[in-house]
Amino acid sequence: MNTLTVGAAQPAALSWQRLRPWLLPAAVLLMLLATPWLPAYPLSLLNRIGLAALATLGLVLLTGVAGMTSFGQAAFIGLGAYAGAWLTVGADLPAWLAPLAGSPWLALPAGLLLTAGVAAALGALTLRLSGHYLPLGTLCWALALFSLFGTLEALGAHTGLANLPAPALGGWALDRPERMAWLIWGALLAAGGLSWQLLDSRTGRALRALNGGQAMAESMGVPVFRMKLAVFILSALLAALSGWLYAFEQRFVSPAPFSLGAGIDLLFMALIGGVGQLWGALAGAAVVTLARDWLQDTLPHLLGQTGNYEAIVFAGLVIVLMVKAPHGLWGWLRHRWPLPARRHGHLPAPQALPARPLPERGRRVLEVRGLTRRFGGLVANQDIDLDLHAGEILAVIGPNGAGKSTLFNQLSCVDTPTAGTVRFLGQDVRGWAPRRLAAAGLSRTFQHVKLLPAMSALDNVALGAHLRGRAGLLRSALHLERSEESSLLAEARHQLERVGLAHLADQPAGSLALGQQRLLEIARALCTDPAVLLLDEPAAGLRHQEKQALAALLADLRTQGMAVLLVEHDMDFVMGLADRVACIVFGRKVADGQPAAVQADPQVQAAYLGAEI
Ligand SMILES: Nc1ncnc2c1ncn2[C@@H]1O[C@H](COP(=O)(O)OP(=O)(O)OP(=O)(O)O)[C@@H](O)[C@H]1O
Repeated sequence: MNTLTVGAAQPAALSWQRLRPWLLPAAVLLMLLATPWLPAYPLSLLNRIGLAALATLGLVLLTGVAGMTSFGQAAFIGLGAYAGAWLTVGADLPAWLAPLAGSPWLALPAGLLLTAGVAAALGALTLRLSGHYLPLGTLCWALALFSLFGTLEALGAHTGLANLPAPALGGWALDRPERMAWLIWGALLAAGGLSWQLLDSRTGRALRALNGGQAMAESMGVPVFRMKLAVFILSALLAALSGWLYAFEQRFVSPAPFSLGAGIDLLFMALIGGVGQLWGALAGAAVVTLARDWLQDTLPHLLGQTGNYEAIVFAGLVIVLMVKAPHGLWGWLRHRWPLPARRHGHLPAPQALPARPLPERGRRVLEVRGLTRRFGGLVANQDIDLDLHAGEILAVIGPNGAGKSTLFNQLSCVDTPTAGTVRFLGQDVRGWAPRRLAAAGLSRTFQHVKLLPAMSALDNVALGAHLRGRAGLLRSALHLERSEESSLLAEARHQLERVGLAHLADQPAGSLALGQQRLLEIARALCTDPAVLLLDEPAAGLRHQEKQALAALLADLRTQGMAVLLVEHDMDFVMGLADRVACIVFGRKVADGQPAAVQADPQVQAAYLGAEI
């Protein structure tokens, strides 16, 4: 089949790229083959690490990738463990659950379903919280679930549930730790592999975008709340799977391992491993489990007395690590020994994405009437009228604090006007979500660049094509959307070429100069296939040649019939490019017309007092 390698690489790098995904499975396989010869204690440590890594993987997706801190991961482990145990050995199962009784395997999907339901309910309640309130919210329900485990008589209250049967695979009873190790580490590898594939997809980019600010994600078409809920449920499911495995490895459950303290431990594991990295889940789980164990053994000998000294030393180590390696161990290792950038590998040949027909030249695409925005007593925009037509470049100028960004936010539905109307292609957009506007054909950039610094330039731009793809979470995780992905990435590469950054496609966006980052945002906005482009200070930070190239690009877009509205302070850039200029002073529009006429306007001159325009 005709294939495309996105991010074409040197042959040597390519072979490393191909080899890389198989390194961990190969190491795990070797380790599992050695388990029959491992003594009981190291074996139990191995299983504990695998179980913790599985739950931490969920936390890495939730906290590191999507930017939501949760203290409740251990409670979800408990939910999976108790659901499995109760359905298998619970005394008073209701009649409708009786068909599931006694089978660990039937208890697994039932437990996952229950966890998904509970996570959906808790997520719907807590995920609308922002800032510190979200972690505090997770703390509340973590405590509530923990209390529930220790209170319900049906769950054995503080004594727990014992005598769980060993699950069997065919005739092979998983009744020994070395056999459970296959199940635990197999589940971890499968979950890690699927998560890896998920992040390398349209849905993965959208998940990462949650960490880049709600306004940016929504403006690129990402349904923020739905994505937050999806990753929250996914994270809870990984914890519940870990809980089910734990219950049937121990053949016993009691509340203690699912306490708030255990939830904090899991957060430490994610932080120590490297919260933004999938590998960090395993690194963190291994380091924390082994370090705690070693300290517990060693400190009493060193100090000559028993006590919880390991908790004190451990806390100190965590603090030192956070100061010295804020990106965790995995981040630290990658900094010391950088690996080639992760690429998308082989993809089918791309199909061109369908393009939106642009409105006929001269048609009014934006109609603003009486737009007013008050912040308490401050009037940031007052009674502004403005029109923008297809095939036109309109520049909005004005001194600092004049109200340009406020206007911009009203036009892109990031903010709602106090009074007045904004019509886009004839439709009143009041109350629209930014992503609805993006789907209708209006895209924007931001005054303060909003990129995902650790993600490659290509992936940042491809985020703009989110609404042009359809693959959901499951298809993305299974990589059943490769031809769509190939088309999205080809479109992103085309837009990168358009803004002159194709050679930086594989570089992390954060490593680019500010001017290049602005161009990257323009490429991302173009990837949405807009009819109207709103650019907030696009020339700021650009060098002379870059400005010239940007002006040529915008002129080209105008020729194609796109409408461009830009807010800009660089008057040479504006006067040489715009068809029309509107000037805002103290929230009011004081001039609107041909650049030369606006430049000569006495009110405009007065507003810029002394400044040459
Ligand atoms: N969310 C807000 N709450 C309160 N006041 C705000 C808010 N956003 C903007 N303002 C105020 O509204 C006024 C206009 O701000 P705005 O950022 O729109 O100006 P601007 O023309 O874009 O300025 P600059 O060129 O410096 O970016 C300022 O006085 C600002 O302090």
